[in-house]
Amino acid sequence: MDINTVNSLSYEDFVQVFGNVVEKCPLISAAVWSRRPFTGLSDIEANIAEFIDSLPRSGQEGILRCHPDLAGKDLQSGTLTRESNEEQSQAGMTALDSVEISRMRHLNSEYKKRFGFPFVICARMNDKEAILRQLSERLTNERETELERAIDEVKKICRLRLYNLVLSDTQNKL
Ligand SMILES: NC(=O)N[C@H]1NC(=O)NC1=O
Repeated sequence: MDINTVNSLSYEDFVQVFGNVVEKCPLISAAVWSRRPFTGLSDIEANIAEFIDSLPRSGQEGILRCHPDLAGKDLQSGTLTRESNEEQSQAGMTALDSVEISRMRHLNSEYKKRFGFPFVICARMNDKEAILRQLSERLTNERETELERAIDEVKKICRLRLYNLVLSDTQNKL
């Protein structure tokens, strides 16, 4: 899909294609559509980042709360979004042994208790050891630092999803 095709999409089609680049937050792509014409993929990415940065803290926390836990209930019950399922599988979340699963569950729950939102990390840029290590390290952060860190991870996930979509749609032809 080239950028001219993207720029010619109706908002319905744009949201259909890009609605999950930020997990379960189609409102973001719906808002960013009005910033067309985009000069390229990195321009879409920059507009999404700018929109996220312009939100109040409560909105940024809301974005984080739309993310499923890593190796959590949704993975177990098969109710993850397609993107999240691929990312979690790629990071080895489907291949944890029982000790690793309990450690992940325990740390996820401690993290949520401390911050009031789930631990978010760009799974495709990490493996299971790195995820567990960062989860326990980030648990000790101050709330403000951690919110910023988690939002940075959302932007990394978004970037990879955008690139993935545009590359795979070259074959699918919109
Ligand atoms: N909680 C969390 O980090 N979830 C995710 N990370 C990622 O790359 N995909 C996800 O679903």
